[in-house]
Amino acid sequence: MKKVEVVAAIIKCNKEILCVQRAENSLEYISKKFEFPGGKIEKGESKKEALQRELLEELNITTNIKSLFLTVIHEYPDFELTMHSFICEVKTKELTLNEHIAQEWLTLGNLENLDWAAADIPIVNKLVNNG
Ligand SMILES: Nc1nc2c([nH]c(=O)n2[C@H]2C[C@H](O)[C@@H](COP(=O)(O)OP(=O)(O)OP(=O)(O)O)O2)c(=O)[nH]1
Repeated sequence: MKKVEVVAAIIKCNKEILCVQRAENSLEYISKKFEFPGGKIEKGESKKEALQRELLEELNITTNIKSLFLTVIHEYPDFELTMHSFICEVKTKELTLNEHIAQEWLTLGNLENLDWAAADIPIVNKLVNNG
């Protein structure tokens, strides 16, 4: 099966976490799902370099990348996803949505209310359970 490796940012501003909604897609299982911003690692990039590049492209922001939070391996019907999630911090909520169709800043208690991409559920669960 095809393998895809991505990095994703759990961006905190005070006690809130940024959740962004993907655009419509022909793969229904990721279409319009909520996710953590990020994307594929390009050749020659470190994970953190890839994450900073993706956050600039998608949101026009630079974050303070703190630490690796969780690596998830998830089998979608068409590919196997490996996703490395990092805790990041920003001082303001200012951003531009260049690719996503909506944003939510949620506290831990409200994270589970969104319709997340399946691969994100272990990350959401760990956040909710361990902060
Ligand atoms: N960035 C990101 N991708 C996720 C998450 N959850 C999840 O299932 N994915 C999947 C959706 C996509 O199939 C893949 C990442 O693709 P992408 O479209 O964000 O990456 P990209 O910008 O580098 O892609 P491309 O269209 O430029 O090829 O991982 C998540 O929380 N963040």
